[in-house]
Amino acid sequence: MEAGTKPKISGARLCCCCNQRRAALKRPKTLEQICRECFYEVFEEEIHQVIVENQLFKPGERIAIGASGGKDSTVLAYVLSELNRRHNYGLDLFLLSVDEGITGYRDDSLETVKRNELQYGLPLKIVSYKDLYGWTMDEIVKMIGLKNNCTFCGVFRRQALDRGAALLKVDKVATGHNADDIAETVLLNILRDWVDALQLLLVKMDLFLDANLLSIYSPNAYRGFAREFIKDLERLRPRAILDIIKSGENFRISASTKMPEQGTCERCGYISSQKWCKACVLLEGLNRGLPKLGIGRSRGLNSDVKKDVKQDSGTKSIESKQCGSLDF
Ligand SMILES: Nc1ncnc2c1ncn2[C@@H]1O[C@H](COP(=O)(O)OP(=O)(O)OP(=O)(O)O)[C@@H](O)[C@H]1O
Repeated sequence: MEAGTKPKISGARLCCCCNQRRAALKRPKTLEQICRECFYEVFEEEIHQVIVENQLFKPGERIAIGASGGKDSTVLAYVLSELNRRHNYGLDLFLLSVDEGITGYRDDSLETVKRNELQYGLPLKIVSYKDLYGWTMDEIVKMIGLKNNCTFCGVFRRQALDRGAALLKVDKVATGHNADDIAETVLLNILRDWVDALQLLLVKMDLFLDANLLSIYSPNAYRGFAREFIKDLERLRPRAILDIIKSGENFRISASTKMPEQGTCERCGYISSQKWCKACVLLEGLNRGLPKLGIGRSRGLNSDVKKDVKQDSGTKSIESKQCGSLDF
């Protein structure tokens, strides 16, 4: 046997931790072959270490777990409630679900969350787009079609989690974003800058820019591309995803870059770096039958609102309209 190679049981490699059971997987992070039982143990212990080293929680804090019923947030709910109990973190944990109103999709996954509520003994709060914004995703898609609907869904979900958190009076929201999600986001940010630079170059060259030509670079087309790309990279090199995340952590913002400042939306009072938050701009578009309002990058978004509202002078003033039927 070669030096450093693990023994095998009838052809299969042994777990590098217990040296007894068959290895069930190779960890991309360490390239170690590990059995199922040891993986659970190591995985939970590593999460505990990250929580402790980064002082993520303080005793007595109220934490909402963004629970979609999918694999990542279900694992998150299980691990957090388990570690909270095992290590006496002293946290008050809640499940927080957003019902986007997608028939045949979210209604099914919410059933999983309701079961988790009982299994893990965590109180569940469900907030819905219908209650918050007056629209379900099914209704939005009926109005705007399939293109761009992910923008509405993503922006509304992000804010719905904030609104649910305010209702539950929690200190923090924990989500199940995984390494793939973070690596995609790092790549997306790089790609967006390239496309901006490309647009600038084309404009300088006095070429006609066809909106359809660039529409393949819409945020969701980007994400799909980034997802496929990192999965291809991972096949060639299992550590690729972690390396992309590491390189993202090493980015430095130049001192001269003007960063957006976090403030509150003048209309709904939730987080925004502009006068109006993106959710209010999108909602205004929907309510006025101008669903393209606010689609695209946020630069100049609020001036678009004013321009479109002026053109639409026959309707009610913006301030007089409510942001959904719930008032927080
Ligand atoms: N409808 C929702 N209600 C509450 N939280 C959500 C919802 N959708 C997404 N989240 C939170 O955002 C995280 C990332 O969402 P994403 O859409 O990437 O889901 P995902 O990768 O399919 O994860 P999951 O497997 O948990 O569904 C989820 O793990 C969850 O914590």
